[in-house]
Amino acid sequence: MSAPTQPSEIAREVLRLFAARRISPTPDNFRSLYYEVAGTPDADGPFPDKFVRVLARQLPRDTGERARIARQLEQALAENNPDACRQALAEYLASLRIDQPPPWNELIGTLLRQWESRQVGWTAARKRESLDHVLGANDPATLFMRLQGLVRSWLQAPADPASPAPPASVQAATLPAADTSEAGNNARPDVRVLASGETGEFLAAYQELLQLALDSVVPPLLAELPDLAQEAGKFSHAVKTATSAEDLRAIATRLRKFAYRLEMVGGDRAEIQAGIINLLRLLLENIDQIVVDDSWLGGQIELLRDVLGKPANVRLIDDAERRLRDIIYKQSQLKHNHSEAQRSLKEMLAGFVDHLASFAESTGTYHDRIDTCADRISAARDIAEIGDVLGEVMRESQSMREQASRSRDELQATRERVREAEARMTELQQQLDEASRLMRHDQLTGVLNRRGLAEAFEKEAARARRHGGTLSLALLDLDNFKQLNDNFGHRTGDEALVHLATIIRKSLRPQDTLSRHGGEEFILLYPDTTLDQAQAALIRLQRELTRNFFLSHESKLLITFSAGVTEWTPADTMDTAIQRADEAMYAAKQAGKNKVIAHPPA
Ligand SMILES: Nc1nc2c(ncn2[C@@H]2O[C@H](COP(=O)(O)OP(=O)(O)OP(=O)(O)O)[C@@H](O)[C@H]2O)c(=O)[nH]1
Repeated sequence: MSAPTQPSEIAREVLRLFAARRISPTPDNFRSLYYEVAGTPDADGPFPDKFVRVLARQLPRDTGERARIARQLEQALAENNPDACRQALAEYLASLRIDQPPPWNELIGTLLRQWESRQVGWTAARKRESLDHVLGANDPATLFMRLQGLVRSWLQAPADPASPAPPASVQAATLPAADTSEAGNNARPDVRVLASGETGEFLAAYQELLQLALDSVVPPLLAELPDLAQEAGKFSHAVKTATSAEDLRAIATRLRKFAYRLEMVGGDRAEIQAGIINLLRLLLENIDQIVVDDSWLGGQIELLRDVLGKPANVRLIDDAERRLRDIIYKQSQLKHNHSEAQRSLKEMLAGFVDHLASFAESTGTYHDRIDTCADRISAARDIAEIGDVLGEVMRESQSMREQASRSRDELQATRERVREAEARMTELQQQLDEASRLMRHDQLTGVLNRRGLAEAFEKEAARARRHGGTLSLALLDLDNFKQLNDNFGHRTGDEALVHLATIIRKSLRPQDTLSRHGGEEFILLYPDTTLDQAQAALIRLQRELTRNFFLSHESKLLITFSAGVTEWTPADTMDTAIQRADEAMYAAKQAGKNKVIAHPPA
């Protein structure tokens, strides 16, 4: 008989062998029999979890990113999830990748060529001076970056027509000594232009350009440095009032020094920024110890660590700020709620205990007195004596009754206070719910909520408007989510939403934004992305989701989504763009689900 090839046939044969060989039906035995019957080698073998466990303990956690992945690995091991273990190990390996060294040979080649060429505005002395300054960088990465910037500015400067570059050997010999002096340094380009017959026109254009840079380009960069901004203003004024090339040359000398100061300030700022990010990281490393036990807060902190682990850019800083604000807000609300609840409980308990004590004391005294009376009655010799004792019993009972009724009133008042405390607690809970609503992040998935999306959209639309860039918006809706909820329960439905959000987040670029629009709908913003590119990104996302099954109670569930995508135009509000994406998403559902449909703006 030929070996079975269909999985169902193989499985049937495996079951038969279990019985025939009396082998215990463990997953490992099933696996090895399966490959034996199929006649193919077991490529993976059983998952070496013991080995991975030892490895996980020894993995260096020298960066926030690696510490995070090592935690993920431990979690996957604890959940006995080989797929997640493999993924965490792959991520860890990726984090060890050593960046390629920058292409120094190319850069030095271009630098030499450009050094020998002549560009308008770049005398040899000026080039040397700039190079000296750049060589002051104190680490190779900065040196590479600055050198690249310098060579780029030479490349971008127009070639000097009046002075074709001589061969290198000649040029080295003919570099005029005067060039190294300040006067020679500045004189060359202007003198040539003055002699060219187009002096007036060139000077006017040069002046205009310089002024434009000083009035429009420099001030926004110096918003926090009013002294330097003021100096730029003075330069602009000097350029405006300059009447000759001589005037401009004098300004150029001062302007060069000013440019160096700007460069130094830029370097300082970069250092300050790196310092602040390090401080934030340190804060986050320790914040776990002080926050109350709240899984949402834990998730937010984890995400924030993630954000700070990536190279800083303005969008990531925005995101970090939003998350930190939410953490602080919720933490303060929870703390307030806690201490209020504690105070009310303490008061109630103290009152109750006092009350019980005094009640017990008074009933104890009453019983003692009644006992004494009983003794006196049994010892009484005549009716008159009994009458006295009975009178005392009546008085004691009357006083006990009064005390009991007082106690009842006090108990009622205590109950009233408990009721008020309860109402206050409910009110606090509502305030906390309101606080959650006011936050920018969805409590279940940790991605932005509608409020967060509205803020992000405003910023992205403003950026696109400013730079004339593109911005695409997509609306995603999980397919057959009701069925998933009905078959596996609401909690599994929630876990599917978290899974989807996690996969999407992993596949996004740092500048993209993900938000939960409600229920099983998500909205994505793709800055600097055309409609076609966004559609392609969504299709890649669909594939990613097919590769990463959603695991629920040991079973792998395939979840899919339908999406509509559109491109924002300056005439759009967030709602009009969402409406277009929604229409396209609806069309995707109609077309059979698990599809992405684009809806270009009219
Ligand atoms: N578990 C869970 N379910 C939710 C949540 N929000 C909405 N739902 C459920 O999502 C389901 C959405 O159902 P439908 O709108 O009929 O959509 P669907 O079943 O995905 O069908 P199609 O969109 O046509 O593919 C409803 O059963 C809601 O109760 C949530 O936060 N968690």
